[in-house]
Amino acid sequence: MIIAIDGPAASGKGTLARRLAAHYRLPHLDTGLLYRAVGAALIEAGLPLDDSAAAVGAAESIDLSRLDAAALSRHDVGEAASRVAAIPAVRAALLDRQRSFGHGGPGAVLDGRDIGTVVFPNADAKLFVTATVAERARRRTAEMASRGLHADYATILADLERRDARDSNRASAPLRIAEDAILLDTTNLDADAAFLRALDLTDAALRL
Ligand SMILES: Nc1ncnc2c1ncn2[C@@H]1O[C@H](COP(=O)(O)OP(=O)(O)O)[C@@H](O)[C@H]1O
Ligand SMILES: Nc1ccn([C@@H]2O[C@H](COP(=O)(O)OP(=O)(O)O)[C@@H](O)[C@H]2O)c(=O)n1
Repeated sequence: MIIAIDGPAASGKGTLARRLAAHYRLPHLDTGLLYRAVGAALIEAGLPLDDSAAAVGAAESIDLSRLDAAALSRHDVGEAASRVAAIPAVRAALLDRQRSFGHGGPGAVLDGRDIGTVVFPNADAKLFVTATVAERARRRTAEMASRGLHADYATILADLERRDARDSNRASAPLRIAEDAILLDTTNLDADAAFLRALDLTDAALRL
């Protein structure tokens, strides 16, 4: 059983994917971490983010079991991830890894930008999670502040808008809603209400 959760930055897709995975007792993969790991590797090596050969090398050497979500959550790493994610060869290098994760065992919940459109076009349930960019920027600002990180709302809003535009306009696997995905706008839903709504929608899609 594959559940695909896509959506723009800071829409709450990771939070929902984690909770749905716990509910259905499935493993969860935050595919954004793969692109973040590639971006972080290039930053660490002091390489330009358009160095395709280095980015593909970093993608091929990712160890899924050793992804450090906390370290990769840095704001500049999100920006770097979006840059390397526009390189088709990087996406190709990560595709099989994501598919293997989903195909092993009982299935999986995966969240990202192209899970329902490219990685698992035949997923059993597909959600596309959104919220207004103002609300998403509010959430990301609060998240960073709660971790004691510097967080300026206006900067984060501008960064999210730029990243969404890049992710939506790239040629390779752009961010878009799959034809058969269910849209879930969480602007006016708190995390618990969003989860209950998502559960109803996925139960219905899975005919549970
Ligand atoms: N429905 C919601 N209402 C308010 N805050 C939320 C909601 N869903 C998630 N959050 C919070 O917003 C931030 C971004 O959520 P996250 O799941 O990391 O988004 P994404 O995976 O889409 O980037 C986190 O701090 C999370 O706790
Ligand atoms: N399936 C995916 C997941 C992420 N990404 C890229 O990776 C970046 C970081 O993704 P993320 O999900 O960690 O970002 P947030 O929504 O958590 O801010 C995105 O801006 C995309 O450019 C992608 O292209 N395809």
